[in-house]
Amino acid sequence: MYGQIVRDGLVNVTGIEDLGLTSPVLQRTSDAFFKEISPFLLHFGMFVPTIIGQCTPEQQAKWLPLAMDLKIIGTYAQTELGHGTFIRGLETTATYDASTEQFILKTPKLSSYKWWAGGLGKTANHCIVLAQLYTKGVCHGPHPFIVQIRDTETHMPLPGIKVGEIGPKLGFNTADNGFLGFEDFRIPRENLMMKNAQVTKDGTYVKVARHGKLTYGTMVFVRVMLVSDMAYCLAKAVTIAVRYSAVRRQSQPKPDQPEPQVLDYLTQQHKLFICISTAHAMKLTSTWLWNTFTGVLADMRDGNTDTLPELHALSSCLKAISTSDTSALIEQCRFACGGHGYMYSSNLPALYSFATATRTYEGDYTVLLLQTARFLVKSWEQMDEGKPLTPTLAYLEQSRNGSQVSWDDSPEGIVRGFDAVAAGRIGACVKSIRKHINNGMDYEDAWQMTTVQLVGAAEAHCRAVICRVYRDETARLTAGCSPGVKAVLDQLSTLYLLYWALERTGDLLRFSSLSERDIENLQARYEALLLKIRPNAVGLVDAFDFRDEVLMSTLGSYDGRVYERLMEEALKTPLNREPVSDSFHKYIKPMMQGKL
Ligand SMILES: CCCCCCCCCCCCCC(=O)SCCNC(=O)CCNC(=O)[C@H](O)C(C)(C)COP(=O)(O)OP(=O)(O)OC[C@H]1O[C@@H](n2cnc3c(N)ncnc32)[C@H](O)[C@@H]1OP(=O)(O)O
Ligand SMILES: Cc1cc2nc3c(=O)[nH]c(=O)nc-3n(C[C@H](O)[C@H](O)[C@H](O)COP(=O)(O)OP(=O)(O)OC[C@H]3O[C@@H](n4cnc5c(N)ncnc54)[C@H](O)[C@@H]3O)c2cc1C
Repeated sequence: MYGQIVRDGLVNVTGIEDLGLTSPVLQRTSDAFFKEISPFLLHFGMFVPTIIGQCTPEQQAKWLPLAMDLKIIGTYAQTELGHGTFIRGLETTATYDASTEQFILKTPKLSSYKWWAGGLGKTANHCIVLAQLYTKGVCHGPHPFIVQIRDTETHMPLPGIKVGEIGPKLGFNTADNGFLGFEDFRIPRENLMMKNAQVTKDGTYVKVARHGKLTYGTMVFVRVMLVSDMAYCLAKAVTIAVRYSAVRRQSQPKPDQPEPQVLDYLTQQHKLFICISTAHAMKLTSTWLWNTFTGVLADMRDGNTDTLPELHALSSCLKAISTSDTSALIEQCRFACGGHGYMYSSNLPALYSFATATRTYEGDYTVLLLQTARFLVKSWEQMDEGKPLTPTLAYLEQSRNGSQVSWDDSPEGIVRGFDAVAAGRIGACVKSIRKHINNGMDYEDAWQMTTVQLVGAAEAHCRAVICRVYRDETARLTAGCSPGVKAVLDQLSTLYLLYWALERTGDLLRFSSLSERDIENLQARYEALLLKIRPNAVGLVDAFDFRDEVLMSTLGSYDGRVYERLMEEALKTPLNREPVSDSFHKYIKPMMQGKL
């Protein structure tokens, strides 16, 4: 299995390298090679971006050509057995020895071992290691080091290196995630990635970056990329589920009628059409986030880090919500396909196992939403002091006078309703924190006692951002479309708003003038819209334009020959090579004869 996946990975990488294809094509063609994950994912996904983001130009000149030409194969080893979220608590140390101008790497305890890095087990010969930097007896916190861990000729681990694979997981079982321990392992001073901080030959620590969190820059980049990845992953899953639902006929609602396509059931449309809308919503939001990200990078190149906090807050909540929504909706696609959705050959299990992992890696869901909440509460307090709000928080102003937003069920009105919910929930958090402090708690405890509400407020803020961006971008992009295309895409964006308004009626009743009658109207409009979308459902997923080789699904192939493909795959199963398994003769027959 590992050998096969490495072969496929190299064919994929070198083939595309030669063709000089860009990342969207890389993404689509990569999926034609693996159902799960390539052991080289971290090389291009984090090792190369970290060299670009954390190295000086001189260091880049040395390491980037080696990495891009695959002369070295890298990964990103930050998480340890004992710490993943709390980076400041990482235990691996890098202590500077001025007499030899080297750093000595140590993993002092078992819990200090690096754990999880993709490709680390058997594939990578280099890695980025996050370690607590000590020089002249002072700890300067976690810093990135580039470390060779295996001999590039023999691939043997270097002396002082303990490395291996961490074993089977829910998914990602071709990602070759590994563990790594250091026993007084020495690396040259120059292997500290010195864009944001340096150590001189005599061991003097020099802080370069104006912002203390630029070491975390690669994670922000990956979080931004993951939002787009999730749109792509969900689009594949709903293509499979909608195509299968168009082929599958089941039950007989009317005695004198043939079994209908399951796609004709309103409940099936309720399960699946939100998946089509969400794939579009996340794709448009990811493009908007990418443009925000590149804008902040440009500001930072000019020495201005003022927009970094908002980018961190946005990338955190959008990564959390996009991965959580995608995991839930891919599982919903699996449910919609009945038993055949549980077949590995449907590809829905692999898509689910990939998506659910993203909810955890690159920053756990809860932890990232609390990071966003920290920014929201700070913004509220700045608003109270009369300071200006950042663009994505302009809606907070409407909550200043405390008046309840009047409900209006137009698309723009629903977007304003979500703004009111976010403003109301942030305000409720601030009130809760202040109440606990007035009752004698210190700020940290008051914050902790409010964290359940804070996670909810961050989710509400993120939902409001997605709704607004999805609606605005749809309006902008369909301005030049034919009326037919515009109508269908407007239906999808309206469906997203109605779906989430119905999911959040409690909040809308609390923070707007929404009434029982309004809810009935929302429900009726939602159901009518499902029926309107039905005729275009297959066309909408065909428009995602996945080739069968990329979908790799017995249920989602373009020709709809589902039963033939399921049987073809079944007959390939090793157990079907012989009519009678040798276990019969070894175990079952003796058991039947009472000889066991
Ligand atoms: C081709 C490309 C493909 C791409 C796909 C590739 C897929 C690859 C597959 C991936 C496989 C998986 C690979 C992997 O999984 S790699 C490992 C991923 N690990 C994580 O994501 C760890 C998550 N933990 C953290 O990020 C930090 O520990 C957090 C943030 C939780 C706390 O941290 P810390 O305790 O140090 O900070 P603080 O909470 O005291 O806050 C202090 C201040 O700092 C600000 N702050 C915090 N963080 C940031 C930031 N990032 N930018 C800017 N600012 C930031 C913060 O707002 C606050 O500001 P203020 O409120 O004081 O003003
Ligand atoms: C498939 C996969 C691939 C990965 N690849 C890599 C890789 O290549 N490189 C790498 O370095 N890492 C990698 N990781 C590790 C990943 O980054 C961590 O698992 C992730 O950051 C979560 O940290 P943790 O596992 O320590 O969980 P923890 O942070 O221990 O989370 C456990 C629980 O504690 C809660 N919690 C933690 N802190 C707080 C808090 N402050 N407030 C409230 N609740 C809290 C969490 O919400 C969660 O419910 C990978 C993980 C997976 C699953």
